[in-house]
Amino acid sequence: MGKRSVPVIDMQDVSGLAEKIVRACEEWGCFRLVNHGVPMELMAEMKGATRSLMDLPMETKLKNSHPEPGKGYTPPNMASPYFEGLSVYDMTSPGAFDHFCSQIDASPHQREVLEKYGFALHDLAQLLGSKLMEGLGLSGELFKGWPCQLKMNKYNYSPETVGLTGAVMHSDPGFLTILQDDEIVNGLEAVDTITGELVPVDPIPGTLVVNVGDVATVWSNGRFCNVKHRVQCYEPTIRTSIALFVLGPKDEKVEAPPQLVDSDHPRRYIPFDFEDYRKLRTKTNSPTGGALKYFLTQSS
Ligand SMILES: O=C(O)CCC(=O)C(=O)O
Ligand SMILES: [Fe+2]
Repeated sequence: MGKRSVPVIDMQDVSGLAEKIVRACEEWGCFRLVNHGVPMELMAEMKGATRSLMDLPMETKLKNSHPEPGKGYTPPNMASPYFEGLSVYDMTSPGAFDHFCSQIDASPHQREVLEKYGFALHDLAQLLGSKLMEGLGLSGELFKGWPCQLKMNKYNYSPETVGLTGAVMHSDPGFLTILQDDEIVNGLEAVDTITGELVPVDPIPGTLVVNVGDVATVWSNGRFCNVKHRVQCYEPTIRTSIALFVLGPKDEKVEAPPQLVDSDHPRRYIPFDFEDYRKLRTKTNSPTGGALKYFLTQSS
C-alpha cells in the first residue's frame, strides 16, 4: 500500500463539513483546506509582505523582541540554523499590529496587508472553531478571547543544506495552526498516526494547512491528534511560510468540556494553564508534546 496523504477538505462543500473536520482532527491532526474563503490576492500580498520584511537587516528584525522566548523574532539558532521567524504576539490584542510595525519600521502598505491577513485568518480560525463545536454536538464559542500569534517564517536553504532539516520534528503547543505554506517549495512532512510514517504535505497553491496542537488533544479529552511535523530542505532555495497559531485560553485552564467526559471516556488530563504548559515543554525539552504526560489522570 502506498503512503496515505493528509485529508483535503473543501469548505464550499457544506454537507457534512463539521463532521469531516472533526474526523480529520481525530485521524490525522493535519489537513488541507481548499475554498477556505481567504482571498487569493490577500494571500499573495501577505507572502510578498513576508518576503520583504524577512529581507530587512538583522539589526532591524532583532527589534521585533519580546520578553518571553518564541513570541518575538527568532533568529537562526543552533537547533534551527536555517530558520528565522518574525512574530506578531498577540495579534488579537489592541495595537498589536501598530506595535509590531513600529518595531521593525514596516511601511503603511505592509501594515495594512498584515492586519487584513491576520484578521482574515482569525475569522477562518473562529469558523473552524464553530465547525468543531458543531461536529462534536457542543454549543458555545470556541477560541473566544484566546491569544493568537501571527508568525512569518523563512528557511534560508542553500546547496549545503539539501537533505538537512529546516524545522525539527515538533507538535504545535496551542490548539491549532493555520499555515500558508510555500506555494512552490516543498519540505513540510507530517507523521501518519496510524502507520507512524512521515508523509509529505506537498504544496497546493491557494490552499491552507491546518495543524492540530497539544491543547486540542487535551480539550478533546484525547480524541484529537497533535500532529508531529517537520520541515526538510530538498531544494537550495528560500522557503517562506506564514502561520496563525490559535494558542490557548488566557484566563481559564485548558480542559475538556464536561460534555466530552463520561464514564466511557473518563477525563484524560488534569486541567492546566497554557503558559505553564508552554514553559514545561521548553524546560523538559519536549517539542512533540511529551510533557502532556505530566498531566495524565489516574484513569488514563
Ligand atoms: O513552515 C512550515 O511549513 C511549517 C512551520 C511550522 O510547523 C510552525 O511554524 O510551527
Ligand atoms: Fe508547526
